[in-house]
Amino acid sequence: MLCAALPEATTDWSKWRVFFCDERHVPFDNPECTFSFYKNNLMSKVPLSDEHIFPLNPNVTVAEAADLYIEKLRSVFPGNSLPRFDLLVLGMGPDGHTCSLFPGHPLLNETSRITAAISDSPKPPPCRVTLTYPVINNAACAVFASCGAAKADIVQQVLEGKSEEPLPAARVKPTNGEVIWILDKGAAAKLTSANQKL
Ligand SMILES: O=C(O)[C@H](O)[C@@H](O)[C@H](O)[C@H](O)COP(=O)(O)O
Repeated sequence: MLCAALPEATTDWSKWRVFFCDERHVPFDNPECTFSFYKNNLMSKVPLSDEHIFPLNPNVTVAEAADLYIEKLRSVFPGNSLPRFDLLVLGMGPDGHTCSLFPGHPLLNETSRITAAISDSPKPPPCRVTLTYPVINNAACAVFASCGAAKADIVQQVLEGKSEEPLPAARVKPTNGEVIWILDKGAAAKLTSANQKL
């Protein structure tokens, strides 16, 4: 979707800096590599230079890759304060995960790091690096896009559920920003009629 829409955008691409909210710790030639997907499908269509997109280093351990990703973030967001992204483009899995933050995983409570490694992701591949909630919830805007009836139950739980243990996607609540959900009819089908009109 992004690869089709972004080339049509009227924007000053020299101002863009693109990071990955999460990335799989796999070689660049692995089809699961998100960076390579965007390199092949977007960067050929827009004037986004290599210096403005920040891949994960797949040639070190996943823990080292998470540390090196902090350095990359700090090259754009210097100092010690939390990075503040203008925009996070997020997906949500059928279990309510977002980024590589999975239900019940200890990383949901990570507050001391701005990136974290995970090596036991319930969704393969197991090794990934993810932004953590302090950064996610410091963004100016987080946009979720979910499509299809298969997402209807989890969308309803995340947006209308009252659980004391909110699902990972429900914990995305920027303290000084907004969350926008883009849903098709299928994904929105189980929301109350009031929310369907939003
Ligand atoms: O963790 C991964 O490996 C997935 O990429 C995942 O995070 C994805 O974003 C969601 O499962 C939603 O994906 P869809 O919106 O395409 O269902």
